[in-house]
Amino acid sequence: MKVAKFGGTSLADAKQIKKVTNIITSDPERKVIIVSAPGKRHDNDMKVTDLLIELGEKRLNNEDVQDVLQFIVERYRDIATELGLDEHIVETIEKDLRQRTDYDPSHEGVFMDQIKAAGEDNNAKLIAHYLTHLGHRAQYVSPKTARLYVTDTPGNAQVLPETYDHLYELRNKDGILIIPGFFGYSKSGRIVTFPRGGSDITGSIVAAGVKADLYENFTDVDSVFSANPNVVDHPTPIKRMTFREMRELSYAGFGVFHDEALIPAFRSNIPVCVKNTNNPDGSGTMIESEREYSENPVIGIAAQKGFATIYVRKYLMNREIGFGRRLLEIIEDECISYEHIPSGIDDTSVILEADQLTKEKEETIIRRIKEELEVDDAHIEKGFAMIMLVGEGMHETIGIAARATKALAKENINIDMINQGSSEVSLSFAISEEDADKAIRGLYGEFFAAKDVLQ
Ligand SMILES: Nc1ncnc2c1ncn2[C@@H]1O[C@H](COP(=O)(O)OP(=O)(O)O)[C@@H](O)[C@H]1O
Ligand SMILES: N[C@@H](CC(=O)OP(=O)(O)O)C(=O)O
Repeated sequence: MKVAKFGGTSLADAKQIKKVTNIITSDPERKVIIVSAPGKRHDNDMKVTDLLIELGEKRLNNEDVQDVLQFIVERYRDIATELGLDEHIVETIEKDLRQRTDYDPSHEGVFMDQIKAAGEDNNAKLIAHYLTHLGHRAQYVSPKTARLYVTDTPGNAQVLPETYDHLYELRNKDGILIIPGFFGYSKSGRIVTFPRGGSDITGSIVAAGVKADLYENFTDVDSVFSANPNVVDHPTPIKRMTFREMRELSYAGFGVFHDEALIPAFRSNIPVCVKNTNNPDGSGTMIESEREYSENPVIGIAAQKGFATIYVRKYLMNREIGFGRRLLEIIEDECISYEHIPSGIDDTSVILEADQLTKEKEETIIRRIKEELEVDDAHIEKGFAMIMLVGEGMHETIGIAARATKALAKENINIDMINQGSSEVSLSFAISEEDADKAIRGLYGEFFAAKDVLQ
């Protein structure tokens, strides 16, 4: 049995949905299907999830919601009409959206999760309806019925362990099962969404739960490439990669697959295949536990912008017992997570995602570090990008760091920090945000210029 997830680009309009249903019905093994909300039809378009966020925010600000609500209904109406479905399904969707808009807005996060989940939920109902309309045995399955239980943490759901046993029972259900991605239910019966892009996570959880033979992730590119195709022209396609490599690369900026989506499949040892809805016969990229890596120590280069560092300097910091703990406690008190902590003898930098910082949080953190830790200097710098080189073979290959720094120097790029993960499957650099694309192209030229397909 296969679990197949179709992303927003694969479901953006009726034409795409027809391709998707052809893919589903062309293989009887594709029994459990996870769908996203309709995504962008072209570069200047908006994803339904973004429209829903606009709707929710308007309601929270007591602004008129009718226009945006109607706009969303029209997106579904266009799809339904072109698929030859009757008005009834559109009325059902409109009623659902109105009910969600009327939901108690007193808890912002809980309210927004109700709204955001509408994109996937209604799309799943529509697609199940279309498959039935075509004469196939198919049914919509709510994450509530499937008992896909998650933590009660709005916008940041984590799956609860008992969910996997519940999902196994899906195997007994009849026909093709269409499950909305991106959200689960808390034990108290509330909708809770995963982070953005989280339908990939649903797919992986469901694949692990039903013990699928394969988790297929359908998107709009032929494969995962060794660098972002929007930055490098025709980057090398990756045929095979490991879970660890994909997790590191997704975390570091490969938008094609959510970094949190690897773990459920990895733990259950279910291979993942990234494929193109527009070219389903292509081989795509296989993600598995192991790969042969002797020829290609580096498999990919990713970049992520939007980092800040909290820089702290104190003479004899290295001798002060508990300094690191107290520093991190101050950051924890502001509910901020960090990514890396490169350190010297008398100084340390805490690297974190800048969008977690508000002006008040910044002031509190710096004031407390100065007062409580009696440091010589503490300040925050923003505008960093993290560049990551990833590859299973890197730990066995001498000279990767030297080649990377030389390539960056050739592009005249200043390196603010170097970090080699202890797993040695990755090597990362902090550089200025405006140099990120140049750095990717420089590193790509160094490590991939002569290669065709990576496996
Ligand atoms: N290294 C990469 N390999 C492939 N695609 C990438 C990479 N980095 C970024 N992307 C982008 O990811 C996009 C697919 O992800 P996404 O838009 O989330 O798709 P979906 O709507 O199917 O969930 C591609 O169109 C591509 O522009
Ligand atoms: N629709 C949600 C969840 C998701 O995974 O979407 P997509 O498959 O289009 O990345 C989002 O936009 O975040």
